[in-house]
Amino acid sequence: MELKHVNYGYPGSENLITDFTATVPTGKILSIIGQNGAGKSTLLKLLMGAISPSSGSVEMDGHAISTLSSRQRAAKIALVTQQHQVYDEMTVKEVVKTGRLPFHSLLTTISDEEVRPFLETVNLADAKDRLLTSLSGGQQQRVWLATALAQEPQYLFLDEPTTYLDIRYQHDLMTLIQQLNTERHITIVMVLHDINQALKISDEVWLIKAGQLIQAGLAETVLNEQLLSNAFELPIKIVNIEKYGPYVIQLTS
Ligand SMILES: Nc1ncnc2c1ncn2[C@@H]1O[C@H](COP(=O)(O)OP(=O)(O)OP(=O)(O)O)[C@@H](O)[C@H]1O
Repeated sequence: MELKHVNYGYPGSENLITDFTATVPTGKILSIIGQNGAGKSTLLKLLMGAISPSSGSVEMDGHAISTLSSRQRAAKIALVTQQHQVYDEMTVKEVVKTGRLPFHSLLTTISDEEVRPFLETVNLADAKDRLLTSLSGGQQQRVWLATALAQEPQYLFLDEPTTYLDIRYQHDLMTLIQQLNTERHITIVMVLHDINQALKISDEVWLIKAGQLIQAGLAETVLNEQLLSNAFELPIKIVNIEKYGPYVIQLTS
C-alpha cells in the first residue's frame, strides 16, 4: 500500500497533507508519529479510501484504492479508532458480528459460532452476551479489536489504541498486536502518541510534521534525537537503559 505525491485539504480548509509519498511495509508494524493536528488520522483515512486525495494517488497492490467498493475495502482493511458509533442496546457478540458484514448481507445470518474465535483472541468469550456499555473502557477496546479482526483484514489500522488504557492493558494490547502481526501476518498501521511504545513495537515509523513526511524508515533510525526534536519542537534525549534499550525522554522542566 502506498501514497504517491498525495495532497489533501478538508473542504473549506487549507491544504493539510502536502506531497506525501511513502510505502506501508507489507507484513510489518508501522507507526505514524507526530504532533497533535499533524495529520496522522487524516493519513489513515486516506490509506483506507475513506477520503480521496485532491491530487496524487493511494494504491493497494498497484490499484487505486478508490476503485474498490466499500465492501471490498472492508474485507482488506479494518480500523480501530476512539470514535465509536453508539451501540447502546447491543451485546458484545452482536457488535463483533458487524465485523462480519463484508461477508454477509444480513447481521441475522451470522452465527455465534462464527464470531467465537475473534472473541477468544481478545479473551472476551465469556462476556459475549453482556451489553457493550456494561464493559470497562479497556474491555470495550478489546471488543472493537475483535470486531476489526472479524473482518479478517490484511491491514489493521489502529488510531491511538492505547488512549484510556492502563499500563497493564497497554502492555497486553501491544503483545496481542505483535502476535497478530507475526502469527497471522496482518500488516499493522498505528497512530501512537507514546514514542517509547512506538520504538519498542514498530518495525518502521513515519515521522510527520504539519502534514509533511519528515522521514520514513526503520524505527530506531527515524526516532533519533534530532528528528524528534524537530518534529515536536522540544529538546529530546535518548538514553540507553540496560536490558531495555533506547528510551526517549523529553528534556523540558
Ligand atoms: N473532518 C474534518 N474537517 C475539517 N478539518 C478536519 C477534519 N478532521 C480533521 N481536521 C483538521 O485537520 C488537522 C489534522 O487532523 P488529524 O486528526 O489528521 O490530526 P492528528 O495528527 O491525527 O491529530 P491528533 O494527534 O490530535 O489526533 C487538524 O487541524 C484538524 O482540525
